[in-house]
Amino acid sequence: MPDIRVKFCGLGRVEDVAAAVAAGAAYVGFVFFAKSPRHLSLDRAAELAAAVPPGLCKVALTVNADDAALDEITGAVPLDMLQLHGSESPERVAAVKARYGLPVMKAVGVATADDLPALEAYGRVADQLLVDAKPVPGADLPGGNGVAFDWRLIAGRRWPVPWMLAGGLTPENVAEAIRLTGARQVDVSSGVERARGVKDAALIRAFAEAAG
Ligand SMILES: O=C(O)c1ccccc1N[C@@H]1O[C@H](COP(=O)(O)O)[C@@H](O)[C@H]1O
Repeated sequence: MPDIRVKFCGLGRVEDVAAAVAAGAAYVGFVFFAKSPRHLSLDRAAELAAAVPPGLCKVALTVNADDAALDEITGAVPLDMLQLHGSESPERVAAVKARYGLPVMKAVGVATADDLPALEAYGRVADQLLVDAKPVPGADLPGGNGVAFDWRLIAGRRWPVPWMLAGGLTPENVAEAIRLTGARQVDVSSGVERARGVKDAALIRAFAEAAG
């Protein structure tokens, strides 16, 4: 198991889960966002969750999901963490935590130094932070775009809760991203895909090796 904890997000097939597990993943992410090419039905997500061995953290990624949607997801799929990847307010983060009794990771998009105060605010209510690249205006997805931000913006920054680096990470750049930011956890989706939404076992393995 590498020192760096890796989350492989947007897994869609049982063989993707197996590849992530074999690579030493700490987290596996399932996407529940209809616009995403990685979106899962509840049945498929339950099937994938059943293939995850105990000890790995199964994360549900949602975007501005309401209680009805979260009730359905949490009722159908055994989960260990909720990742809120939309414009959920700090109050909404606190409400989701209280309602579902699961740890919540809040994604915050970063493009400039002006985006950093939001990390302080969410760090007071979320269990973890996901420091991701801010999508370009008009992007279809608020994440999962394979776009990186200027990692120097967060060099040496620390927050009161554990955090993960995300956005445009690949087997080629993840070691440099870790070196520059001091991240101890990293999250990847596009960078381990052979085509949009299709994971590649060799890339998953290469990413884990480069991160570790
Ligand atoms: O992966 C998606 O389809 C997705 C959809 C909506 C919000 C977030 C999404 N993915 C998350 O985005 C980041 C970065 O992804 P990438 O490595 O740049 O492709 C990662 O946290 C994914 O969990």
